[in-house]
Order: sequence, then structure tokens, then C-alpha cells
Amino acid sequence: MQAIQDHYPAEFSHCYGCGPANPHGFHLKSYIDGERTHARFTPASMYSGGYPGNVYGGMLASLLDCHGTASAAAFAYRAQSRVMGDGGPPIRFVTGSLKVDYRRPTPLGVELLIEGTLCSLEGRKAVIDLTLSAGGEVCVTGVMVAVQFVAKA
Ligand SMILES: CCCCCCCC(=O)SCCNC(=O)CCNC(=O)[C@H](O)C(C)(C)COP(=O)(O)OP(=O)(O)OC[C@H]1O[C@@H](n2cnc3c(N)ncnc32)[C@H](O)[C@@H]1OP(=O)(O)O
Repeated sequence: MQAIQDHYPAEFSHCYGCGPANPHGFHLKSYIDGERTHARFTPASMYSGGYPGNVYGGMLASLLDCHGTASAAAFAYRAQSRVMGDGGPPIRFVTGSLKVDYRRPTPLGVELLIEGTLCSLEGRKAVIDLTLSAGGEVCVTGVMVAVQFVAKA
């Protein structure tokens, strides 16, 4: 199954967190399944936080960042009854704002599950609720305002 990011047009595929064309990045892969999106990622041990065994907060925020914009794109395609990669004008979102709540330490060395649900979609603005879980426990929650990207003339 192709990920949402696999449908990004080449010129928008360089994101450090999720761009397929960035050889140094994380290559996060997000998928839509019904009313929810999901991605799985296991941070390498170098992404340690201040004390051993836990993930660095900036890494966690970046996972929400990339998964949130991918989710916004997938929900926008669906709202327009379109399919990603349909040959029509690409729909891409950027992060306008991202609020992150770190609810408990996130363990390193464990696969993390990042999930997104659509809170609202109006005009160019999508609000996405995000959670990041480890071993079934929610460690991080977030709310993103994603804004549809429009190329300046
Ligand atoms: C293109 C592929 C990129 C891949 C994305 C990967 C994830 C990322 O890390 S993105 C990088 C981090 N984000 C950025 O660099 C974005 C930088 N900011 C910008 O480019 C602009 O400020 C941008 C696009 C968000 C909004 O600017 P602009 O296009 O002029 O839109 P604007 O008319 O001001 O706002 C549109 C709507 O969004 C809302 N909005 C804009 N910014 C925010 C914000 N920070 N918080 C809440 N709402 C906002 C506005 O209120 C407006 O809402 P409404 O239609 O209800 O009035």
C-alpha cells in the first residue's frame, strides 16, 4: 500500500521528516484508514532525551508535524472526493501551528504509533488532532492547524 507521502509531487518531496526525496531524512510514512490516519516509527538511539531511555521531545514534535500535514492532505482529498495521485492539482499542506503536550516520557527502542483525526476542514485550514503512543500508552498529544499550500505567482 502506498503511503500518503509517496504521492507528494517531486518538488514537495524534500521534507526532512517525511520527504521520499531527502536521503538524510526520517522517511515517515503515513496512511489513511477510515476516519483515522496512522504512521509507525522507531527512533534510533541517538534521538535520546535528557535522560537515558527516552525520546527527545523535538523528535516527537517532528513526527506529529509530518504526520499532521500528511493527514490534512489525505482528509482534503477525501473531502473533495479525489484520490491521491489522480493527476489533478496536488493538495499539500504546511504547518501553521502545532501545539504539543508531552504527557508521559516516550520510551526509546519501541515502535511508536502516531495517529491523526480530522477535527475541522474549512477553506484552506484543517485542524488535526494527533496522538503518539508507545506500547498502547498515549505519551504525546497534539493539535495542528495545517494550511493548504498555494504557490505564489
Ligand atoms: C509544501 C510542502 C511542505 C511539507 C510540509 C511538512 C511539514 C512542515 O514542517 S511545514 C514547515 C513549517 N511551516 C512553515 O514553514 C509554514 C510557514 N508559514 C507560511 O507559509 C504561512 O504563514 C501560511 C501558509 C501558514 C499561511 O499564510 P497564507 O498562505 O498567507 O495564509 P493566510 O491567508 O494567512 O491564512 C489562511 C488561513 O489559515 C489560518 N492560519 C494561518 N496561519 C495560522 C496559524 N499559525 N495558526 C492558526 N491559523 C492560521 C488563517 O487564520 C486563515 O484562516 P481563515 O481562512 O479561517 O481566515
